[in-house]
Amino acid sequence: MPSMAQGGRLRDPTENPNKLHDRKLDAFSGKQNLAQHRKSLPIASVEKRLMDEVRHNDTLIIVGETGSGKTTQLPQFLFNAGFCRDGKTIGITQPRRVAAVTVAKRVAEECGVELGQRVGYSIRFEDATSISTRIKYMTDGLLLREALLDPYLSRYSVIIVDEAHERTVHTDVLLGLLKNIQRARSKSFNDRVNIEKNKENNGTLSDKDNGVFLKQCQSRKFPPLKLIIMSASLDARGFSEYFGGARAVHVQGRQFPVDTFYTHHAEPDYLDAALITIFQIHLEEGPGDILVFLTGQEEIESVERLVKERLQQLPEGSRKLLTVPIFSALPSEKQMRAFRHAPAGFRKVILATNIAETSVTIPGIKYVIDPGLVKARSYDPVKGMESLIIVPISKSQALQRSGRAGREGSGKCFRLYPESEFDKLEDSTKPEIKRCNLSNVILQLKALGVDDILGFDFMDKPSRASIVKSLEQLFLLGALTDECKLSDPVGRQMAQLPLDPVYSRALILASQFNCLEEMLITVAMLSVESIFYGPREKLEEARTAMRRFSSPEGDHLSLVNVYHASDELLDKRMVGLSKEKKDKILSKWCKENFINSRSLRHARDIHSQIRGHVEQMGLRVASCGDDMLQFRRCLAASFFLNAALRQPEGTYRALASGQVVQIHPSSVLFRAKPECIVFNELVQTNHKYIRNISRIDYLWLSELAPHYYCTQN
Ligand SMILES: Nc1ncnc2c1ncn2[C@@H]1O[C@H](COP(=O)(O)OP(=O)(O)OP(=O)(O)O)[C@@H](O)[C@H]1O
Repeated sequence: MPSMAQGGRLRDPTENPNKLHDRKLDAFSGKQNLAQHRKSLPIASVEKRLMDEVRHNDTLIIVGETGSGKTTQLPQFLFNAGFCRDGKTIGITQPRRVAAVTVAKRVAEECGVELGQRVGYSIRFEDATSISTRIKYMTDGLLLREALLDPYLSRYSVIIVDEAHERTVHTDVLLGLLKNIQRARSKSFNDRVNIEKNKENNGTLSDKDNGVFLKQCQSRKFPPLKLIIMSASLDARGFSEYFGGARAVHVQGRQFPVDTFYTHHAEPDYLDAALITIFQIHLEEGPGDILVFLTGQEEIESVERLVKERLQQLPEGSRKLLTVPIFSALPSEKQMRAFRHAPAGFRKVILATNIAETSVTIPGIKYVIDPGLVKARSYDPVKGMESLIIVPISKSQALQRSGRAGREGSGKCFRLYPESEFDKLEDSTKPEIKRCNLSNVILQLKALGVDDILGFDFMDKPSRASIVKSLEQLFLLGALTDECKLSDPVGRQMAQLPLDPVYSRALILASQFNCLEEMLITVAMLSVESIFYGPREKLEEARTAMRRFSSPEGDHLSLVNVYHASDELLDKRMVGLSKEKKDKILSKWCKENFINSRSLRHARDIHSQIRGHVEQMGLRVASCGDDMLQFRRCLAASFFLNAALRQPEGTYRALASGQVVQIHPSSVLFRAKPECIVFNELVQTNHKYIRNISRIDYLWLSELAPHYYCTQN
């Protein structure tokens, strides 16, 4: 991409005027190139037709190939067609934060405006918008939160639900909610029209005057809400039926071709196959960066290490390969590294989870490697247990992945499985709402005033069993009253916190147990992927390092110890040092202690954000000091639904679900095996492992959660 105009940059008085002239020319040709690029996109040729469709249909479904220009261009078309008159905004939702941020940046650049002015984005904990923002990209979860404050979403004239095929739980809830809002706004609009008509003209207008009158009303305060559902790979018929026969249009044509290759046979070790493919491309193919889809942080970090090791075995001249990881637990500024160009002469290999699967354009990507797997949520409503499992992707995900190549030129996609396997994949991904714990969603719906959850108009209804189980869980956590209404203040406070209800409840309880400091740290540390890291070749060293922080009481306290140790380091040794210097010292300390510095930094970031939330809510932030008994009692009171008892043969029985589980070897309690524990996570591999565990006293359960344990166990 050519370099862009540097809006608002001050001129250096010592600068050679010829250089300045050159820069202006660069900026000018950059703008021209962008304008040309926009015109060349397949969607550009149907702008007028699309705008007519939007004017004539309150709900429209748009299907167009990946890279055809839907996400970046449609909002600009709508803006130019006058949909932001009277200060209204066009909202575009994305399932992922990284897409909302990068697309907003791109569109601001295309419009020649500063990000945060006419074009902006808003994601959890980060807002780059202002009162002048008219095109706003955001996550679907964030729009749901906005509806809590503005139930009619009255500032929006159009809402585009992008990448609807992903069917995230937030997208699905949003679809149902938007349907209701659209109906309410149309009704309110019609009522207003009638009232005004009667007021001004005694209800008598000629057809022509009536048309003019309607137009006037439309541009007034409360126009009906236009809804656009968009994707490259969605089941248009299903969506159309859900929206009462809404019109669907197809945008033909893709920008550049992508050749797809399959393996001859199934690969027994997909990580090894990915590694071989990376080096084959690097050594045999022409210029262009590589994007590899992996299933999670641990996998990404292990492939990153292996790539670096293998590079050392290559002749010096072939070593110019740069690995860049991107996954959701990585802080935003680190994620953005993937979007920067590689240094001259280097090839970039991006190791990504499905965070880079839809919407994003990563500059330079010409090759995609797709092992065909994803880590997905799975939920057992009978046992009330959620777990993460690695499963094959759907055809629509495979299409999205290959669509990440071919955005700036032709591309190649290497699927690490035979074509016959592709044919067997499901067409589309099973909606997340059918495979996750619904307590978070139900809490939000209740806060939005939707009381009849079983009767809510979901596009795909979750099973009755899973709704009932989640309602029961919320009731047990104190968020719902006996009448199944949101409780006040607990339920309301829980709905305000952008966390899983169990964690929100833990924070509220901790303020009563005088250990909110410790619980804030725990929740932040549990919100990132593993803090400790143990490479296979240095496992013993890593275990010794971990012992420095481990507490005999369990993993929660060990995590608090790590956090406090990092606090001490930052407080004592770093007064007056620059941010870079501090970062270096922290990284060195993490390396020496086998702590994942990325995860720790991210946890520190989350900690300060949720601390802000609880302070705003007026919760008392106090520390229990050395009184760890208090903190452990609070853990028992918070996580009582995940309590387990040791069995004679050393396994555990989860009290709520009756499942037999084992302590994960990474837990500090792996050997100690206390009699009674609470845990936070169930990981399903060939065993059912539990992680993040603390020792508790069995008697605390009936004392601290009598509503559950005095009646059930
Ligand atoms: N950040 C960026 N840097 C460079 N080029 C970009 C960027 N964002 C978009 N583009 C260009 O604009 C084209 C259209 O992108 P856009 O995201 O609008 O397509 P789309 O139809 O929404 O694709 P998808 O269905 O994959 O989300 C891309 O193919 C690419 O050429």
